[in-house]
Amino acid sequence: HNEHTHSPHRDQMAWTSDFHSCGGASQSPINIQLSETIFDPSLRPFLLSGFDVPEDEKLKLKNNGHTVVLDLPDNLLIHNGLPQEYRAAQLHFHWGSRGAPGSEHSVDGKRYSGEIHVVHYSTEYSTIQEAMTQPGGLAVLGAFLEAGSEENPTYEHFLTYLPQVSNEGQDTEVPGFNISGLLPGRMERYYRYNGSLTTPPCFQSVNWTIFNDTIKLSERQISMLEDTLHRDDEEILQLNFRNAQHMHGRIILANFR
Ligand SMILES: NS(=O)(=O)c1c(F)c(F)c(SCCc2ccc(C(=O)O)cc2)c(F)c1NC1CCCCCCC1
Ligand SMILES: [Zn+2]
Repeated sequence: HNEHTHSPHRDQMAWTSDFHSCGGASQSPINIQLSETIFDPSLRPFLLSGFDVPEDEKLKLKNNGHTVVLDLPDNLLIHNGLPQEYRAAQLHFHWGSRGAPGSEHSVDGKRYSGEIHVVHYSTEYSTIQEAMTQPGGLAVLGAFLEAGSEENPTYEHFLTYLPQVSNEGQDTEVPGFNISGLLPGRMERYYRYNGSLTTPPCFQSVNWTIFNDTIKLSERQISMLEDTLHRDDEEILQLNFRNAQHMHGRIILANFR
């Protein structure tokens, strides 16, 4: 084995395994205890730009063995709801199994069926690798998925491609669509707290936003997410959420009463 061989995967593993913050005091996810939230009217609604991706632009959808990730173009920006401008990098999901909910965050102990995370990094950095090691370097928009009576047409845009990425390491291309349609209809009301990535290296660099309004999918669409993806060992990929972490004195803001 030529010792000069550069193995990005090896470096990636070294980078994530040698140093992590998973035992820190600002970890995510958390249980949002409503009685403990503090009203902060200065938290303004978000301004999204570039989220309506034209369908001739192809987005990579990948099963990485932990979740399903949709890579995003580099022109999706958010500001206003955040102290600075952030650029979207990717979105992914956390879900449960048939009959067991799988959101990462919970509200007064209630876990929802699933949760979407749209991961952004501050535009003061040129890469997410650089931003994720800095306080406030990342901003993740989180929203809960729950079963409703209607099909969600925007979710259909990528759920129909899940069978093409049913095994770990598989990826496929999805025609662009309006990414903001994957978030709740109303985005004015949200919770805000400082936390971390919910997977190693668990860097404590995430400005978290959890929307009050939920996203409604049909039972069939929730089941698509729960029953389609597998890991390398042929095990079904389900219940991919981290447990709620201690607050260690952190406060949760809410921009509504
Ligand atoms: N909730 S979260 O945002 O912390 C999160 C998770 F909980 C996640 F579980 C994940 S996936 C696990 C990390 C991973 C593994 C393999 C590969 C690959 O082979 O391409 C990529 C990533 C995952 F990707 C993310 N988000 C990533 C965190 C990993 C490093 C920074 C990249 C963007 C955000
Ligand atoms: Zn996540």
